[in-house]
Amino acid sequence: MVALPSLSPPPPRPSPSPATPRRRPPPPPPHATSSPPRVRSRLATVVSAASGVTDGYHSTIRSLNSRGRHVPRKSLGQNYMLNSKVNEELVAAAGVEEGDVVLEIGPGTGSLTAALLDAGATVFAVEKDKHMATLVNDRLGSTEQLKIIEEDITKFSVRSHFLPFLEENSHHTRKYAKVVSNLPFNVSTEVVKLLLPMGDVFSVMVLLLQDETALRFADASIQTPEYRPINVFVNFYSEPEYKFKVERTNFFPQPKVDGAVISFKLKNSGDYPPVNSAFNGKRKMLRKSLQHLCSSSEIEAALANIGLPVTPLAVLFLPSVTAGGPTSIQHQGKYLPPSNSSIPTLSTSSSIKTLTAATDQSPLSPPLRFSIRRRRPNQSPRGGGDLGFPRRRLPPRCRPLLPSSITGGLRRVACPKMRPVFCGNLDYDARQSEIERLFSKYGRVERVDMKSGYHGASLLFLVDGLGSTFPA
Ligand SMILES: C[S@@+](CC[C@H](N)C(=O)[O-])C[C@H]1O[C@@H](n2cnc3c(N)ncnc32)[C@H](O)[C@@H]1O
Repeated sequence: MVALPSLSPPPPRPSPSPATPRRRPPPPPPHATSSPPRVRSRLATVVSAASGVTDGYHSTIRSLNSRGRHVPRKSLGQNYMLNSKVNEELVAAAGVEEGDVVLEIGPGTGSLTAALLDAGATVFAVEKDKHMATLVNDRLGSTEQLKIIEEDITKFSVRSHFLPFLEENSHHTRKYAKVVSNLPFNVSTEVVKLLLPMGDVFSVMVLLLQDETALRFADASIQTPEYRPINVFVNFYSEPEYKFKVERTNFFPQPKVDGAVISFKLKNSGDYPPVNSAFNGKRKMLRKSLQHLCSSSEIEAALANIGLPVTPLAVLFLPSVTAGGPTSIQHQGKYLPPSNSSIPTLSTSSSIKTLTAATDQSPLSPPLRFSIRRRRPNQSPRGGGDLGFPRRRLPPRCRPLLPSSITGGLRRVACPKMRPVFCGNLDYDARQSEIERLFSKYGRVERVDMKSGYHGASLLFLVDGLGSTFPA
């Protein structure tokens, strides 16, 4: 916590006093850096035309002191922007212009709010801290151009509270709003998850985040361990772009890390990758499921082009039961098989395909359980079958139920032991019930555990069953 100096009248630099021993010295001239091109801007104390107030270290302190020595709260990520130039660059990055409607998260002292109002926007500001909501209200006033509400953005219902405001202020024309915010670092991911799927409300979202987070959202490569479920999510719903770095000296109190501005151009639902479409007809050939996008021959050609078959199940998105990563990966909108050719890329889909066919043809009793074991990365195949999984000795009570001519090289066995099935590379918003339904045709699904953050997969599901299907 930082004890704030009293600044009446404001000294050029706050001098230390015994009453405020932990006070930080005023920051050196802060800089915003941009790459590329690398832009360095000096701290500019800019007079806001809308408010007639200045933004900078002293005015920030003054504003805070006006609320009874309000102390910035770390838990609320209260690191205020001292550099009006950065605020202007945020506004410019979002292309805010006269008549735009902007959702601002955490207006704080109102420095960014003032820049948005200057650009001619109508601002809807959501502030969790009641002191800061009152402060920004006192400073800029609740006018027709500005609405401030005291609310936690993570609990805020955009559709019921912001949409009516947007409709009213865009005079009932079909206009998209923008999101611009110097966001508290600790809610960045939650805000991204909340707002990115709203391509029908917002056209662009420009956020000042922790530099590391901005890089992770925008620059993570599918080939690296940094590629996480959140990247699948971000790229599904938007086109992210890292704009520029903002050095920590631009904030008060100074955080331990640098910030960066990132913009997300939100996609409309029509532009989402066809993951849901592929799942709509899980048992149909992909050329059928995706036929509303383009002709069957084009789909077949596209799949052949990237080396994938036209399977009935979504091999592109569904199970990845491989030695060390997803069976298929997305790269620049294309789904590619993994580069490591020793991984049996199509093994899982072929198994499922075969099983699907067998289940369709034969009423099986007792119910069969479905399971595929993932080979550990350092485990040799031990002469495993064509699926690349290790051969295993069947427990004595297990018995083959179907000849391999029907199962196509897979033996179905009734086995009392529970076995896990690992599936990766799933649609980000795939639901537990969908997985259960999908696998229920192979028997009773005992449990589905949804995991996240699994290396190389978007989500990991664990399905327990009572029986197994083994490579022959
Ligand atoms: C990093 S400060 C930015 C303040 C101001 N926009 C600026 O640029 O100086 C973050 C602001 O968000 C507010 N805040 C923190 N958590 C919030 C939440 N969950 N919902 C809404 N506002 C929040 C804080 O109170 C603080 O005012």
